[in-house]
Amino acid sequence: MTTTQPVIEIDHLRKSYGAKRAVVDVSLSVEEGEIFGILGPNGSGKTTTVECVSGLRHRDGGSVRVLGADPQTHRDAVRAQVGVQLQEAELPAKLTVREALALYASFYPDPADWRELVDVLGLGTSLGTRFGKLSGGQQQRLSIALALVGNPRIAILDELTTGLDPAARRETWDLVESVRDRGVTVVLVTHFMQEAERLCDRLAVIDAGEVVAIDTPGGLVERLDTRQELRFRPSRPFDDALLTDLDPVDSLLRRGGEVHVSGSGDVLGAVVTALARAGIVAEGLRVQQPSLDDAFLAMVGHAAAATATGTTPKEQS
Ligand SMILES: Nc1ncnc2c1ncn2[C@@H]1O[C@H](COP(=O)(O)OP(=O)(O)OP(=O)(O)O)[C@@H](O)[C@H]1O
Repeated sequence: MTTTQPVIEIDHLRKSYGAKRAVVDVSLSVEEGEIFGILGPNGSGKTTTVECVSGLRHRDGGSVRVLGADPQTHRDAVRAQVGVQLQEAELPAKLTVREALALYASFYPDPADWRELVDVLGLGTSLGTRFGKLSGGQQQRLSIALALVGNPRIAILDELTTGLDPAARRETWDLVESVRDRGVTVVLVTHFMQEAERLCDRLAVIDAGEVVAIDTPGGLVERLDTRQELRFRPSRPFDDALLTDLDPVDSLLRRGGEVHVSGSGDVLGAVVTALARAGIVAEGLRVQQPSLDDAFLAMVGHAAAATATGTTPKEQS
């Protein structure tokens, strides 16, 4: 990514539904050409945030600028530049893929050639198929095509892969990358850690309506305490003190023939050096590094993150 021009700027956004404070304080900016992720547990305010960006909802406070315009007061201008694929977007079951594309293209002053989109998105053989007969994966492809048919500069994709099997999810990730490669800035709302890690240049982590961190996936992981765990089988017995006396080492456990050492800082360097000096080889040495999952758990807490890891796919409500 070479450009650093913000195309979306959100400053202290607030939005409540009656007494429910859905977005409490969200500030972020999205740069041109990036895939920007909004990651958070269910109900954390992600969809409300992107709805305020796309002009589908009125905010209560704060400011939003999309390509310099306020989506609330310049809704048509913003909607001509922003393609939105929203969660649970349902089309009439009898509408064919071709009809849906032609209809959506007619809404825009300068639409993309939908025939080309169909090729890129692999919908060519489904043009005559009715929406109600498409598989989940094909429906997602169509919803991406519909988000792009207006030739937008920004595409907002909300929970794109929820409900897809792993193969279809991976295919959809490739599609999102191809969208970015066409020069479109992508805002990706997700609660799947793996998806965020694979696709996003930067991420905002949102919890209970507030931004808790904005960084690259790698940067979020680095914010964690740099705790490491090493596991190995020593080539000969040794006293725990050989390693527990080392500054970076906090604890040592023995499990079967394996030694587990954890600590922070340069645990690996300290342990390997001490073992080498004692003439011990660390066989099968493995280092456990923190993951984006761990970073997310640390930021939004256990209960929320259990859903966010995607181990239990969320039911759409
Ligand atoms: N139209 C609405 N009326 C009342 N409450 C709403 C409405 N839309 C959302 N909410 C509530 O606002 C909060 C934030 O919802 P929102 O959909 O923005 O979060 P989200 O992070 O996108 O969640 P999810 O991942 O479940 O879609 C939730 O508690 C939700 O129940």
